[in-house]
Amino acid sequence: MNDAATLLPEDEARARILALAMPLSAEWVALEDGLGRTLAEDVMAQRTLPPWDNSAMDGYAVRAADLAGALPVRLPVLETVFAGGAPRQEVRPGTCVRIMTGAPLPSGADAVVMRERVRPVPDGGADEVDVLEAVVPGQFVRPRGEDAREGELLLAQGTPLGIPELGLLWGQGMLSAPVPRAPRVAILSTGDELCRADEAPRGRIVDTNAPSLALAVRRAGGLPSLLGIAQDTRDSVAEALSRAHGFDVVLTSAGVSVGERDYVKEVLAAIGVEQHLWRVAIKPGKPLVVGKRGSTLFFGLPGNPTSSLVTFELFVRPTLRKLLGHADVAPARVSGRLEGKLAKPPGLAHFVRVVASWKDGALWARPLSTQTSGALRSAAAATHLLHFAREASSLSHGDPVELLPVSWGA
Ligand SMILES: Nc1nc2c(c(=O)[nH]1)N[C@H]1C(S)=C(S)[C@@H](COP(=O)(O)OP(=O)(O)OC[C@H]3O[C@@H](n4cnc5c(N)ncnc54)[C@H](O)[C@@H]3O)O[C@H]1N2
Ligand code: MOO
Repeated sequence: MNDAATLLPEDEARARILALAMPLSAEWVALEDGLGRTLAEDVMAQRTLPPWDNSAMDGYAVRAADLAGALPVRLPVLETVFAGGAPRQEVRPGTCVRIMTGAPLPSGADAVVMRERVRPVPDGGADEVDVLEAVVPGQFVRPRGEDAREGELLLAQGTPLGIPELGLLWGQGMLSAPVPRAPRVAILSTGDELCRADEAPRGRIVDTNAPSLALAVRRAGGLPSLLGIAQDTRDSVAEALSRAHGFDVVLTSAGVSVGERDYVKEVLAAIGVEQHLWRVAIKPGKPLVVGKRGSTLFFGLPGNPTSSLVTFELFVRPTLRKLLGHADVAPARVSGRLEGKLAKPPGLAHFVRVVASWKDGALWARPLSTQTSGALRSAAAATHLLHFAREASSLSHGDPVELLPVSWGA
């Protein structure tokens, strides 16, 4: 590829695109809808949690110092405290309290002995136990304020809301949280050869990119809207894009290469979109074009179905995640080893569709037999994209490789 030297490297292209995107304005969402969002503001704790020191085990609340000498130590049991109950007695030296997991620790006690480390004293009538094991102060005690302290920072702005984070917010009695709103994403297909899946083809092929990209957008946390199919004329593409108002991101597919009816770049320029990049040193996905008008980002994705999915993974998904307030947005990469051999000319980084599975202590990546960009079959079944570096030309069996998990799978 003689023009390869002028193409942008993949990481530089992503850095350039991400520099154009800032987290969107905040909205409040119910916590049950907050999974995968990020906090738009710091959240301070209103409640201390747990509210009191409490037991981490079913057992006996003791004074650790009582067990420092010869074992076993016989202790009278003053009472039993259950989770949801309250201790009435203080654990004085030489006594203990039977306690259940989650019950408040009685005053005087500083540790808990598991009930398995205690032997009941037979008969005698009195409630007594022989403690078989010493404990250190604090053992099996869950300290007050371990999860949250009133008036202190609970979760910082930008924190991604996973299930435990949402649990911490619910624990405060919160029902909703401020998060950057979800990006609105318009999707336009271009091409005279395209029809909708519910139309008679009459010599055309079905537009699979638009519904596929809509699913990818939704999975990435965006709100997709389909703008339909534009014909391969300047007017048709311009008319369709004129309907793309009020969106944070506009995705088009096809018409970005050097074909005689590839009008997308030209129309984007004509409607005032400033072009920030065109063509990246990758395969699939080389003809990607990215621009911005006002606060709206435009991605002209290549038409080949797999190229549009790969460019979505490498560039669009990270952008949507940044708009959603995530800091860590670059595609994840894990280490693996190549099963088989690969060769290519230097110049473009190849993202090879592979099936990776764990074997003998490593993630082994087996390239799929079809690697064309025009066929969706080449993306089906792939678990990862293997990054075959730009300047490399061969990889041998067992070579260490960098693998990007794909987010398009089942
Ligand atoms: N002379 C050159 N030709 C091409 C180059 C090049 O550098 N020099 N690059 C090739 C690469 S790489 C790609 S990728 C394609 C991308 O071209 P476009 O983005 O302009 O896309 P089209 O040519 O219009 O379509 C490509 C292919 O994809 C099918 N397609 C398009 N839209 C859809 C859709 N919505 N759903 C399903 N399939 C779709 C279309 O029918 C074509 O088969 O250009 C190479 N050419
Ligand atoms: O780069 Mo194109 O996206 O190979 O098919």
